[in-house]
Amino acid sequence: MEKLTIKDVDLKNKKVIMRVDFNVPIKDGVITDTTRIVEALPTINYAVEQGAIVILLSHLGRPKGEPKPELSLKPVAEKLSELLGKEVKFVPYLYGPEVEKVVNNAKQGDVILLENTRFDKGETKNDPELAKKWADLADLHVNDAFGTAHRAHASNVGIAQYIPSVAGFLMEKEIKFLSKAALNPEKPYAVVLGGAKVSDKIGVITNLLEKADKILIGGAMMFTFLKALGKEVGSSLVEEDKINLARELLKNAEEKGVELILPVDAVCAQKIESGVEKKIFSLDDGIPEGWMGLDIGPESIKLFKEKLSGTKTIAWNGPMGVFEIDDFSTGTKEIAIAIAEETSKGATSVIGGGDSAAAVAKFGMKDKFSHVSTGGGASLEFLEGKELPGISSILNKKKIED
Ligand SMILES: Nc1ncnc2c1ncn2[C@@H]1O[C@H](COP(=O)(O)OP(=O)(O)O)[C@@H](O)[C@H]1O
Ligand SMILES: O=C(OP(=O)(O)O)[C@H](O)COP(=O)(O)O
Ligand SMILES: [Mg+2]
Repeated sequence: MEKLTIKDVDLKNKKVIMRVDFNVPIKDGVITDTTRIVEALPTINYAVEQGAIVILLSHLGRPKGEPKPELSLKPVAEKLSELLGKEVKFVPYLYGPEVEKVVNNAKQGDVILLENTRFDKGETKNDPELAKKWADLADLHVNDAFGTAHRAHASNVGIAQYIPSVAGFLMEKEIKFLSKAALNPEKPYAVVLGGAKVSDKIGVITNLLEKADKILIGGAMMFTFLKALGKEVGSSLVEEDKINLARELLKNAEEKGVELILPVDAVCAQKIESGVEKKIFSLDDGIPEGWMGLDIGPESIKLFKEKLSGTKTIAWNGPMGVFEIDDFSTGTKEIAIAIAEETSKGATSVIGGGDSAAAVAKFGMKDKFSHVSTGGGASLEFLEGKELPGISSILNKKKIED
């Protein structure tokens, strides 16, 4: 890899500010999937063993620059402490005297976690003053937050203006695998998209139309496309300002001979709750008012399985439905099974995303794919061929020789 990594630097007695992506799913204060924490352990452990003082930074959810108690990283500090088998000092601030006191009193091998970086408005604006406050705490920046690499924020990108930034082991592993997958995807190449971050992710399709042979769309993403085709979608999640883009993408796909495959039926309910009445509606006929699509239906599962059969590369981001509730998890599970089957027949598969990774972990299928990436938006943009700001900001190997 052309990037400098934590292995290339001396850590003994150094203060290291490490950006990780601990944006884990939390329900009622309980972490429901620890994948992103577990994946960061090798880098944290290595820094500890080398005698560094480790100051961890992460965002959690989208608090929009305001402190929100339900998005505090405190439960993450507790879980991390348990997984590391050592104390993690949680400081409920981002900078200031409390933080300085803890950092100045820390000893070699101590691990500190600061509060949610997005509690400060400067984080997502990549505010240089905020970045400098963090940089001033440390000698070195370690970037292990691959899941955040598509964002140019103060804690991953801004900070690298002031102190050297090197990659952690997770960042290195993700770049190595995805570079291989992105450079030369064996064909037929299918991309499966779903999830809830529609306006964030619909844009990747433009570039993927140049690379993929098939794009299958489920999750909340499907309803913006169905709306673009003039279908009734009831109260399903639709991004109104992306309907025109969806229409354009459908047209472009046809012109380029790329198959853009939409579900034909959906499992619907009137509330996003376990145990409520469910109905399956044909999407050609439409979803009635008051009902929302929360999973792809049985005919869609059959269709998607047919389309995935015989493909040689599969990239998947975004659950097919609200998999967190068992009533709406069948679509996601069946697509996971289909991709696992193609993988066992020799296809290369990449499953990406905090929630998609949580889904395959929930199904006990983590080891059935070529690679499970901790980044959803990040892995998609990488595979799309974009340069990610959170990777560009890491020093290149040759820089240190200059
Ligand atoms: N039809 C749907 N309506 C509402 N939410 C959905 C639907 N399908 C999937 N989701 C939600 O999408 C979320 C994950 O989206 P996203 O963050 O984009 O995926 P990832 O983390 O894998 O990149 C899940 O919490 C899931 O419940
Ligand atoms: O969870 C994340 O991305 P993902 O849902 O695409 O996997 C990352 O932590 C980025 O979060 P953001 O999309 O709020 O910037
Ligand atoms: Mg997510």
